[in-house]
Amino acid sequence: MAAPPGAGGRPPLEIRGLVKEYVPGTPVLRGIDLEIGAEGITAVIGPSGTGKSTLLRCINRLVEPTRGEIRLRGEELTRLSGKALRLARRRIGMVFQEYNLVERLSVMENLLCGRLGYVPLWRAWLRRYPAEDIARAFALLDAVGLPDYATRRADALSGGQRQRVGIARALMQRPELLLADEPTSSLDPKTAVEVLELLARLTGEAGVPVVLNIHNVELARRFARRIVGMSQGAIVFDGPPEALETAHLRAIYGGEDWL
Ligand SMILES: Nc1ncnc2c1ncn2[C@@H]1O[C@H](COP(=O)(O)OP(=O)(O)OP(=O)(O)O)[C@@H](O)[C@H]1O
Repeated sequence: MAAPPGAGGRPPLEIRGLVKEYVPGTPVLRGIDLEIGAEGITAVIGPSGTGKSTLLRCINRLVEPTRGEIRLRGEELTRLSGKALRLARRRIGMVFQEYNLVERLSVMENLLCGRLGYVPLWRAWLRRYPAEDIARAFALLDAVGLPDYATRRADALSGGQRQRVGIARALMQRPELLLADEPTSSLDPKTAVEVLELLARLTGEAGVPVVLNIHNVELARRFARRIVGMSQGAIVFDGPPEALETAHLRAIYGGEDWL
């Protein structure tokens, strides 16, 4: 599916021939080609173990790709290391299934962690963040519906509240791209919808494209403008939700007795 280009004419994300082998000779990703355009949610669906998380983690180099190219607005990420990699990483926000908040810290401190990499380490240690970061954190807490939670400890929050903080933290760094790995799998169905509505609205307003790994096909249809279906480490469907038919679901998940 053609991806509209981002600012500067380059799509925010271009992946070419991405291969990942955790065990040499056994590829988990088998040559992924994918472009992510400037806006909207792209949902990646596929059975357990098909490589969805590996794909997301290769993008921000939490997992080392074995071969292939990954470009963020034209900058090749796979060859970066040290400071250049840290600089590139902070351009990519990440929202996790298990939230990954620092449990013993306050909500505000968790949000300000989203600015680590921007704020000099000594200021972070002394907890002396710039006033504009603090103002932005309050504005984001408001935006995610938690205006009175700044001083609460993360471990006192519900799952839905934690994920709201996770989204605010990811947006704190003003990312050019947001990766969300099963952000609603640990939530009840109603909270999952609310969290995805929030994710869609805030990233839409900020103009940040999202790659969303999600098991729930109905939620993928509802919130994504594009669906990428993976099977055994390869892309077997790529199109708008309206184009995803039963035959595609069979190709993605295999079998048919569950349909
Ligand atoms: N660190 C690792 N070392 C070795 N193998 C791994 C590692 N991480 C993942 N794998 C393997 O890679 C394959 C793809 O895993 P991955 O987590 O990317 O799939 P997934 O599609 O995200 O699955 P799920 O939907 O269950 O999260 C699996 O066979 C998994 O066992």
